Amino acid sequence: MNQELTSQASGFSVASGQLSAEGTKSLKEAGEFMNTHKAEVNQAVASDLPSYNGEEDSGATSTITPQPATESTNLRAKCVELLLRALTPDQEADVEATTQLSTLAHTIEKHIHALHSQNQLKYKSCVRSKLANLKNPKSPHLRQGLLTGALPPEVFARMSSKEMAGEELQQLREGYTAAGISEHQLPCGPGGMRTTKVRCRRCEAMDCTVTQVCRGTLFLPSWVKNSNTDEEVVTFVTCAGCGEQWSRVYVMADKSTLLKVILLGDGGVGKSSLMNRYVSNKFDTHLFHTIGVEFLNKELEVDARRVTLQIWDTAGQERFRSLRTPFYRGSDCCLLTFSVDDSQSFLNLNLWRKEFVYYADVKEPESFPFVILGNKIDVSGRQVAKEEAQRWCCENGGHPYFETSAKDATNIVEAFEEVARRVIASDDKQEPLLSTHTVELRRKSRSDPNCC
Ligand SMILES: Nc1nc2c(ncn2[C@@H]2O[C@H](COP(=O)(O)OP(=O)(O)OP(=O)(O)O)[C@@H](O)[C@H]2O)c(=O)[nH]1
Repeated sequence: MNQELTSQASGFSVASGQLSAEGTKSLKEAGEFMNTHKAEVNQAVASDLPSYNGEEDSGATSTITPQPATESTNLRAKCVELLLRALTPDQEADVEATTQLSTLAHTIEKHIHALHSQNQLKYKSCVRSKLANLKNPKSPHLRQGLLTGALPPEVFARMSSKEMAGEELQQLREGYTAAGISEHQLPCGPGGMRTTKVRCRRCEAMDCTVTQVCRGTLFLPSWVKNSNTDEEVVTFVTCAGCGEQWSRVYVMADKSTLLKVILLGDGGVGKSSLMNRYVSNKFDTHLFHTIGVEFLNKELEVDARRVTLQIWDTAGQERFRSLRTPFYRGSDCCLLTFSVDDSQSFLNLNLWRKEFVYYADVKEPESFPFVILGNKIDVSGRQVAKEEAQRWCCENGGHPYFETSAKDATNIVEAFEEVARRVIASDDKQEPLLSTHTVELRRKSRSDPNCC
């Protein structure tokens, strides 16, 4: 029934959601901020660096601009300095922190330089874009990611502006993209709409007529053979040049839903191992403690719904508390984890639950989907009985309980699929969107005796 589709490491969180009036306002504000800031950075770089002409690189050309060695060294030093300033918080940082930030700024610059060493305009443009995004109050995740290690400097150096945008801007962009697609696909007259946006699959001319019909309301052309009743809307295309005809099917509600799930529990109970086992089917006996947070994406199909689980693995050690808690917000499900051979990690479940509810700002904790995992059931010397854990789950909101082993892969898939089910059940995320999922229909041969 459940089929795993793909798994992939990914960038930062993109929650699903609808566009709002506030959202549109935010985009405007963000745009204004970026404009203001771009000018500021241009000014800073241009005034400090004589060799820098301040021109924006359009990316259309790739002019190689050889510079004298010292000039180039000065420019790079200046860029490191600007990056350091963008990374440094308002309050005074101690010496150790400043050294770390300085190393980080150097590393980022080194990666940017490696990418654009042959093109100074692109190099400057890339640094400018990084500075603007680091300083943008709507993208605090970049700085946090870099400081916690969740976002490696080399990845940051390669990120486009689109990828660097915060959750809110990404949502807006997705919304606009989706609206753009459906707008140009949907409207059409009875005789079909002439379009230059579709390329003929035979003669490759860009002059076709598009007609869209809903199954069941109109007769389908005789040359359409496929008659899958699940297909809600069919778009017929006829090439004005060669007469080739084909059709596309748009399936309703075929959008993969993004669900953010977060793994919490004491250090060493096996959170990272559970995530790695589920996403990559790997187990490592020598894992380092997590610092801050990390996440991986995994697509799966559960009860005929395609969902993407964005699994956030957090640092269980107390000293990393301030690094992990900012990432609790927006979680759709919380996996409270303990180790069955460590009774203290079980007793601490209450504290983890409280910490999550507080920092994630959960309004109704009673109905929030928690799933409890008792990990390391492969080890001998168990300290927490299964019944004891089940009792805790019953008394604390009737949460589902899974006994797992990341080492031998016991119950891992089952637990994460239950997570997806719980979230879907608790929050009906179904949106009847027109997706761009396309199915090719075959054309009947003219000699076919059944053809009308
Ligand atoms: N025997 C056994 N060992 C496990 C299992 N899961 C994890 N471990 C081991 O337990 C140790 C800690 O695992 P991690 O996955 O790093 O634990 P964590 O909860 O992510 O720890 P923090 O990052 O400090 O919060 C590692 O040595 C793992 O190999 C399991 O199911 N069985």
